[in-house]
Amino acid sequence: MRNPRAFLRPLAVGAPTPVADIPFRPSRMIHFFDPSNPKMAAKVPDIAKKVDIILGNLEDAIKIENKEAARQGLVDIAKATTFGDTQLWTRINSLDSPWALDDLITLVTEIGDKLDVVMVPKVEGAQDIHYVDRLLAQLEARAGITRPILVHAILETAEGMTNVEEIAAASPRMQGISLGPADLAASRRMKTTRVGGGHPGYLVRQDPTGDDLTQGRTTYQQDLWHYTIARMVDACAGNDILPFYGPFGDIKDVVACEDQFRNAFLLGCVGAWSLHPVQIDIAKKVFSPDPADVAHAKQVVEAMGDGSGAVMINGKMEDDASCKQCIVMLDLAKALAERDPELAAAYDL
Ligand SMILES: CC(C)(COP(=O)(O)OP(=O)(O)OC[C@H]1O[C@@H](n2cnc3c(N)ncnc32)[C@H](O)[C@@H]1OP(=O)(O)O)[C@@H](O)C(=O)NCCC(=O)NCCSC(=O)C[C@H](O)C(=O)O
Ligand SMILES: [Mg+2]
Repeated sequence: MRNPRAFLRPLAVGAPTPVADIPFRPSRMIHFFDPSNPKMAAKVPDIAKKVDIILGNLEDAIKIENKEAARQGLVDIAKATTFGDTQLWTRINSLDSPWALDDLITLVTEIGDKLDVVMVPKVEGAQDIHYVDRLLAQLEARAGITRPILVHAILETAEGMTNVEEIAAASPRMQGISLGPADLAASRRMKTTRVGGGHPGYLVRQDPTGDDLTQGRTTYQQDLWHYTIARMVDACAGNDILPFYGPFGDIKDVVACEDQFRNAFLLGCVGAWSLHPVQIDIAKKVFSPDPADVAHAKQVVEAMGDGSGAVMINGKMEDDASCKQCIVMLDLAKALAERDPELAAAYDL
């Protein structure tokens, strides 16, 4: 680990100074597209207006023969598109692949001034972040980039999970972490075949009421991802960076997608990945606080004055701790309202 005084120094002569705080920008959905797919690429200028983050994916889901076309496609799209307030991210290939080095060299050199965040897959520990950190600094210095590119890790191996706290703290560039449930399931040797979401076999069963063990026993499906998301949220919140749920692969099941996203939102995630246009509005709905919750939060904060003591509102006790939760809700609502006029009207802030 670097000493605390060195932590905020550039890692290469001429590289921009690292940021001390990760800015909170609306991040309800990270919309994935394949830059080598002409149909998807053609939709980027329109989709970029509707999403908080648009991500050119270079890793899994891109065929090997298209890896270089995807990298070049992202360069071309980034140069030709004005993204406004929408963040532009990329997911590079994994660090042990034949493409990762050229992904970073090409993207930082060609479009480093437009790239907000580099998502790094299959991060195993702080050493992976340190490698990317130094390389980015060298490339930024050479390209004359004045704003540091941030780094986002995907949590998708058992080893990465074990080291999640050190990953979150590894660099001032660390912007956040996403759960990669499909790779993580494989790495853990979970016996599932899905990309995120629940499983009907993971359940608890009501106790028997008589001698017949097969009758009258309701089963309750459990959340396979609860422990993982909660641990990731703690690692992120403990380091002032942002946690995200990852992909939900059953594109047609918009109902279960909304449930999975909402579980993540309630546990502290700021957003999720959208893999298909149909998932964009689901993420927007779920990761924008409900106007009724915002109205309640406003009422509590106003009633609590300096935030200390206890008051009764609608029959419920509110105190310093519930007031702090309400401030979290209000801060998010205010940040989203600045970007979204419909939400600004709904929240009446
Ligand atoms: C999932 C898909 C393969 C589905 O594609 P398709 O069969 O073409 O769907 P549709 O026919 O319904 O598409 C309708 C039109 O919309 C365009 N489209 C589809 N997806 C996108 C998109 N993401 N962005 C922009 N435009 C999109 C189609 O081209 C159609 O256009 P048109 O014909 O002109 O009407 C596909 O959606 C897809 O490939 N999505 C991205 C998948 C992806 O990125 N996967 C990687 C992330 S998940 C992962 O890596 C796992 C994770 O790491 C882990 O370990 O858990
Ligand atoms: Mg993966």
